[in-house]
Amino acid sequence: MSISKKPPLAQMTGTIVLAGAGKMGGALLTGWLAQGLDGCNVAVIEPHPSEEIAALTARGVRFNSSAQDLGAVAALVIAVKPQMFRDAAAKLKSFVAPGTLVVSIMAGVTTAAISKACGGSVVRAMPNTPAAIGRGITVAVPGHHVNTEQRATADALLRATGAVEWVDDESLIDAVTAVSGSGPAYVFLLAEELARAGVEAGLPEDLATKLARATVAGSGELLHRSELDAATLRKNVTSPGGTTAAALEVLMADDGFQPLLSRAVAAAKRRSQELAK
Ligand SMILES: NC(=O)C1=CN([C@@H]2O[C@H](COP(=O)(O)OP(=O)(O)OC[C@H]3O[C@@H](n4cnc5c(N)ncnc54)[C@H](O)[C@@H]3O)[C@@H](O)[C@H]2O)C=CC1
Ligand SMILES: O=C(O)[C@@H]1CCC=N1
Repeated sequence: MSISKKPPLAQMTGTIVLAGAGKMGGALLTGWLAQGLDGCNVAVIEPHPSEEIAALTARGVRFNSSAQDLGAVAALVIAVKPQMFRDAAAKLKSFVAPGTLVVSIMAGVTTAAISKACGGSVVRAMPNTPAAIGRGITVAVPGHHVNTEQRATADALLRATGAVEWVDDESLIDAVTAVSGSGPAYVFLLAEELARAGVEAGLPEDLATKLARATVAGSGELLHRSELDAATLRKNVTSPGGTTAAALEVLMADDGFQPLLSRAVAAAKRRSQELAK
């Protein structure tokens, strides 16, 4: 058997239909093209494309085609807001034949609901915004009737924006959404609040903002590159009886960061479960 060196997306035949090319759909599309997917193999359904996305017509990407205009559909990728899905589904199901792969990144919309509204073999996935720089992490779960080949196609589409983990239990996706899907917002809030606290501590605003941004970004990069776990990296900053220990005593108090983050993650998980109703 000959082994092709081409990445899987560069070998893909059939059209990938992307519904919704906003922040996340746009990140996926950019990742696919960077991984060698031919723009002629992509059809975008998007009522309000950004200038950057609309400019991809130059790479062969088609916009707002009807199902009749397209040849065989290899996959439908749904990246509209969950609240938009009901309206969008009427059109989207025209792209789906029995056995067509459907990949959804919508928060809180179950494989069963997607399958009922659009048909097809559904993979549900939860990416996050670092996808925009190829550093996302996505957790995916196959719904019923997803075969090995479809799972491999979904994996290649999602992996274009970073790492992919697969789970078999769909109920885990609500907690995944609360941890990694929404997680970047918690980290950005940390950068905002660290800057604000720096100003309160007497720093000029522009310096505090620069320090907070560089600290969050540098620490994230250190965590990414290091073989040490987060707790060890934290301990490496903390000299006994020093300044960090004084701060951590506040952050790790019984009413500190830990119960607050537990409550935040629980609230996000609950909201994901509510969106499914
Ligand atoms: N933003 C995030 O951090 C993450 C978002 N998600 C999920 O990704 C999905 C998209 O979220 P964002 O990209 O943040 O939203 P967004 O608002 O940036 O993008 C949604 C896009 O869908 C388009 N749209 C609206 N109605 C449509 C229709 N009928 N057909 C086709 N396109 C239509 C809108 O014009 C918009 O460009 C949501 O379901 C969200 O739950 C998942 C993981 C992370
Ligand atoms: O806030 C949301 O609902 C979406 C899902 C995860 C991140 N953003």
